[in-house]
Amino acid sequence: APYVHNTVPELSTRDAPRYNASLPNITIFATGGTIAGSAADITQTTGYQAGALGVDILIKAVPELWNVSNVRGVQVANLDSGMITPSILVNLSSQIQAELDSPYCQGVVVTHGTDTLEESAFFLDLTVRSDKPVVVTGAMRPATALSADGPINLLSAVTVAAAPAARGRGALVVLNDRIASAWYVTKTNANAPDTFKSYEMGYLGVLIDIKPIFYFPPAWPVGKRQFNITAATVLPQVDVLYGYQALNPGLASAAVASGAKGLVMAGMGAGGWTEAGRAVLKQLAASNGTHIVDSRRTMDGYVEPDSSNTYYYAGGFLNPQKTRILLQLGIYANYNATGFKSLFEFDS
Ligand SMILES: NC(=O)C[C@H](N)C(=O)O
Repeated sequence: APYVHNTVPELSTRDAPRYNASLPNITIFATGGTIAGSAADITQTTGYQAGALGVDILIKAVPELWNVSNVRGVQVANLDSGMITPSILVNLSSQIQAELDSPYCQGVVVTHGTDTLEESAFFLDLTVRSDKPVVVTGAMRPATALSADGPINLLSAVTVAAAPAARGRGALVVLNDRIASAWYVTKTNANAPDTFKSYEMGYLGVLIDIKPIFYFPPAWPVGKRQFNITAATVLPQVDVLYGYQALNPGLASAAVASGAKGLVMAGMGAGGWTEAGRAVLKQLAASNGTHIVDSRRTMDGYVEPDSSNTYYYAGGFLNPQKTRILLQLGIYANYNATGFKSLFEFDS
């Protein structure tokens, strides 16, 4: 019989007439974004409404999904990805965990807005404990556009989630015929369909005729930890501050005064900050116990911890938005100084 998970609220169920017992069961968790976006005109690729269409419509638009899997859709949210909150992420992660713990589900796909897709994918990479694939996808053109990329990205993502070769690789990001690790991938262009890149580390694989081909056997990024968030509802507030000439040192204190338990510095070059700014950070760390992690405003590169400063850590190869997620989880897990040091020292 078609598998129906009875603990997860669902809008559509694996379709009985199309159910094929020889194919894997894949569950699609929909959160919104441009992949579910709708515009008045087929030429419109900006200014449309993200998160307008439900998961049933996304599934109906791609009947080929049934050639590779038995799909089931779960609507988790229907938002522009800038509106995704820690509580939505925690809820998404626990629903995915429950689904993958079931022997009847072989993999999951998450549809998501691309603006913050890398943050949610990274969060799932750090919190979902399973060998089964978690594949995050989205689109750069709304569903109503000429040459919309959503349908092919959805079919690609479901095909990857159904592939035994995709197991044991952590969360994956699949768009534009490329398979990337959630750990390193980032959105590089505000408009172009080929926006997701992992420059230095490269992609894990490619899709040819919508068939996944991996370049390497499964591997975990150096330094990857996992967190148990089953008891969490919200996560600590962590803010990101941007570095620039003559930056305003007071923004750090303002963030802490409004509730930030941690700060990520999108620093100049390999984590540079101004002297006046550093003095404020040192003070916040000493008097408030604020957790401070250096990252970078450049697109790529490594930020090394400064061994003369014991009050802060560095984000290594992680960009500021991913460093923020990791710091939130470290603070949530009550890491002590030694714990944070090992969390942010990626080379050991
Ligand atoms: N391409 C997209 O999905 C952008 C949209 N603003 C979002 O992130 O939800």
